[in-house]
Amino acid sequence: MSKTYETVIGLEVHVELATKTKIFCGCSTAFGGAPNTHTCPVCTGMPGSLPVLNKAVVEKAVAVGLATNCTITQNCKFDRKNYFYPDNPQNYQISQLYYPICRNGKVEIEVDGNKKYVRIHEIHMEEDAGKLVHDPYTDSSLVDYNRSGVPLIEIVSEPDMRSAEEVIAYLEKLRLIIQYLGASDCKLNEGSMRADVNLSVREVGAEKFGTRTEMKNLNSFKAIARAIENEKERQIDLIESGEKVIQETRRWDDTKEYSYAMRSKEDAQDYRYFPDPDLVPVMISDEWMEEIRSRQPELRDEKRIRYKEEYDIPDYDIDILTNSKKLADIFEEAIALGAAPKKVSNWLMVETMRLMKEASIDADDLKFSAKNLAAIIKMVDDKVINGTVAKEVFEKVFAEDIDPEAYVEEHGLKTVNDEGALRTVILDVIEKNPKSVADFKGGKEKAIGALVGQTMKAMQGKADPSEVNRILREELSK
Ligand SMILES: Nc1ncnc2c1ncn2[C@@H]1O[C@H](COP(=O)(O)OP(=O)(O)OP(=O)(O)O)[C@@H](O)[C@H]1O
Ligand SMILES: [Mg+2]
Ligand SMILES: [Mg+2]
Repeated sequence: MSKTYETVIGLEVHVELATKTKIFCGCSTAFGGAPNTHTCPVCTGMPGSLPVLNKAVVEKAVAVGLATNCTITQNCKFDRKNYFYPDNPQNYQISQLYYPICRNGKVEIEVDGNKKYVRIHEIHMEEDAGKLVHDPYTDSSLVDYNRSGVPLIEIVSEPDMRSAEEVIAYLEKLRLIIQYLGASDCKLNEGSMRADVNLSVREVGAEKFGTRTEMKNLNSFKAIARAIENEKERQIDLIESGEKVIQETRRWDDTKEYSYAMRSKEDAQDYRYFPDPDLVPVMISDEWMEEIRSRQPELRDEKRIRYKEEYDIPDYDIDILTNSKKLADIFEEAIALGAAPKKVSNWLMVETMRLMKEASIDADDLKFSAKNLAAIIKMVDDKVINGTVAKEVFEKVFAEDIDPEAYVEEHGLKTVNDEGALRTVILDVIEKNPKSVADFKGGKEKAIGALVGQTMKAMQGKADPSEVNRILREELSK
């Protein structure tokens, strides 16, 4: 009889914190500068240089810890993790082993209606390494230290997840919490959020965990799901054929859909961790912690409850709107500018989603301002433009965030509100379309649609369709 296996997964999630400067020096954290331009003696590990801790890093780490129900280590320290690699100019990484800043947290996830907690073992602060660029043409490797010293937090979960769905739900949860806090933009594809998947399998019912492997280079949720499936199968095959799973770090190749062994796993001892003598302990007073706590913004779960109470919109819409901080911000800002919640929600749920799909961009990458969306809604409310013109103008706002009022003015898109002029056009349409007129008069209610269409066309779209309808009926009943 074949055995059944359970997958056990724990994640190490690295998140780049959105601070202006690096963790231990004043260099910029901006992405994409010319190689080695955001560097100084500290982040290039020059002998004699001394690190100074960036306060904003501590505040952001504490904020994430509080939002994930962690206990904050009010007296925490930094340690050196020693290893040699060209992307690490000091030959050690400043990290936290003994006293990480946050411990014992948990977040709730939901998969197919089932809720459960994923416990967080710890969150620690550390510095990022530089970036190696391998050039196959010259067979050389170059190193860019711009990323060296960019602040990271590493969020280490307990091995509480049992499927790819739970892993993705957990990552989504973290992403939303951290984005709402403004602590990072958490983009897997740009590396501001990186998840290492630790996975083992065991027979269902077994008490002990199996040997884990750690997978790296997972740049999308899809890659994570594929890598988990693949690694689970690989480990089960090994066990079934009487072999052993080796504790090692593996690199996932998403195009080949295969992972290969990078190195056998080091133990903490191999890194010869020791307290960093260049940095003083970080003391987080009760007052400082309360100050950070009082600045915590409304998070997604709270937002969902409030939207439900305050706005008359479906749960489905609330889920989508709050699934991106960006979208929720636009929604709330447009309402604050006077637009009706239901109308704002409609524009976001229908037109915005359609255009996002067309341009294949995420909500986080939206460029238009709430102000310009609110202005379009107001113009429709005031009957300055009709719904069709509004959609056309919105496409421009979506793409370039143009000023819709100026655009409407410039392109002469205002609805003609001169009833006399409209009636003249309508009479002309009636005269030129005897068949539709006869159909309508003969009881074919639908025939009026053709006449409205003809009138709108003659007005170059710049009429209020409900007005056209009203006047048409009036004239046809004469
Ligand atoms: N048997 C197991 N099966 C699956 N996951 C496990 C198992 N044992 C531990 N884990 C998970 O592996 C991860 C270990 O991360 P941790 O940062 O503590 O150590 P590491 O990977 O050895 O260190 P490093 O930060 O140097 O990569 C945790 O998320 C933990 O939940
Ligand atoms: Mg690890
Ligand atoms: Mg780790």
